[in-house]
Amino acid sequence: MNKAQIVPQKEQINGLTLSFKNLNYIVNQDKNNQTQGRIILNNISGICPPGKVTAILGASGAGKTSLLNILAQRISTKSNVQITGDILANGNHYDSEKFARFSGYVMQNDILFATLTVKETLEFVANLKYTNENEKISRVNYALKTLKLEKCQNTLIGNELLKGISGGERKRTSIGVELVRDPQCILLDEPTSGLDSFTAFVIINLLKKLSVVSKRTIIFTIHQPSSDIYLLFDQIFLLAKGRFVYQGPKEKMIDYFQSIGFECPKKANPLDYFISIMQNEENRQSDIQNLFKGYDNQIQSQIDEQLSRIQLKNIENEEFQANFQQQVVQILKRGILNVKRDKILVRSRIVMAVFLGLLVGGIFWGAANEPGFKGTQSTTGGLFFLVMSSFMTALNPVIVQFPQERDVFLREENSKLYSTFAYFVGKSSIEIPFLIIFPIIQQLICYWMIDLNDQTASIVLINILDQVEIVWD
Ligand SMILES: Nc1ncnc2c1ncn2[C@@H]1O[C@H](COP(=O)(O)OP(=O)(O)OP(=O)(O)O)[C@@H](O)[C@H]1O
Repeated sequence: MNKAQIVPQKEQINGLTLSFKNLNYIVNQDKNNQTQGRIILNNISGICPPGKVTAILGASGAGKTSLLNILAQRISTKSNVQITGDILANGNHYDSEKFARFSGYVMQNDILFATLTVKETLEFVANLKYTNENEKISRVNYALKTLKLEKCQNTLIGNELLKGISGGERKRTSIGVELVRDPQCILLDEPTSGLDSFTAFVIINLLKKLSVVSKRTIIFTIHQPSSDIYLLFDQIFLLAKGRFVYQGPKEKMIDYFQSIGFECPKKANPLDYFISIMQNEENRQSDIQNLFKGYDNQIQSQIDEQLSRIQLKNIENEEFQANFQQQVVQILKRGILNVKRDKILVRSRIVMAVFLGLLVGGIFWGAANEPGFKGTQSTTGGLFFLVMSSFMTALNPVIVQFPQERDVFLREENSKLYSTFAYFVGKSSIEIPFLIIFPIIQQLICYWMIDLNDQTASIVLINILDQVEIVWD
């Protein structure tokens, strides 16, 4: 392994131990709380040491994602959700705010900004997390190099409408975002889902290198890993029906299962075999009970003992947080790039403005020239619809654009890259030119079609002010 190539420029760290003790997760779907809640995680305890790759495995519905989300403080206690037990980092309790400062979370769906290139995506994070220009550049280059993203660094991320990078490159970019931030601990929900076996191996291999060389704590859920990938795991959590049936190094797993009467057939992938035993089927119930009994008798006490030995240590690597102004500037810059590149969006907004202008102008064609009360009434009607159509145009960012960006915003806000208010100010600022230009287009069209006189000038002003107020509200 080439150490020099993958050691980040940041100083080496002592590492972070994530642990949980007597963790219960109960959900009550009955709104009146009259029935007993469903136990999703049942009194489990575990340790994820630094410098190790911990894989959470189990049959579908075993509780893997729930465990990962609870460790990431992404599930909070509500009236129908009960979470009890201790969740600790280096022996300290932590909340979602603290978690965002020492950890990164890579979601199963790669939520990225479609109109940025891979490099710009990483630079956006670096600009918000580092002050020193050289450090920003070296962090981005380090992530590009480590994740082998150099070839596609100038390709757009893309989406359904915009051709962009491949699925594997998307996944690597999502991991790159966390690598730029360089947290002590990275949690990943199914990092290999939807990838071919080679790309899946490359990604897990990268995580393994990261854990060994930089002493990061790596935890992920995974489905049916190939035997090559299995060999990269240091530690395995096997879950069945919300309880552990194995926890420990992969080397000891086969012997342990053999000792409790489950011998893995030769040439079989051990994980495939053990997960098949844990399937929640009628004829497997007694096997599952035997697995629970074996775990309680042989492993639980070892884990309790290891937990009691965890020393209370400070959490290092508290991250830099960009100030409000820096946050707004970065969001604004990204928004401007989006407007430049998302041609469909801008063109559709221009077409919409022209269409509405023509529609109102056509309906009230020459109305201002009609004599008497009828003419005045029609002109007022035309002006009313003109204001309303400008109002509808101003709603565009709220109705069309925000839902598209919502997931990106939630991910970034969860990672504490910026505050909600900074996002709001940055995003609203991008809209200001549109709020001025589109009403002018509409009113210029209507000016001649309705045959308005120079009162229109004041209407333009009213419109603009109206819309600035809408966005501000
Ligand atoms: N908030 C919730 N309300 C109700 N049921 C829930 C909730 N969260 C999880 N569950 C249930 O708990 C079980 C475990 O869910 P979880 O997503 O953790 O499983 P998983 O092991 O990750 O499964 P998969 O491998 O299929 O993704 C599932 O049966 C799921 O339906």
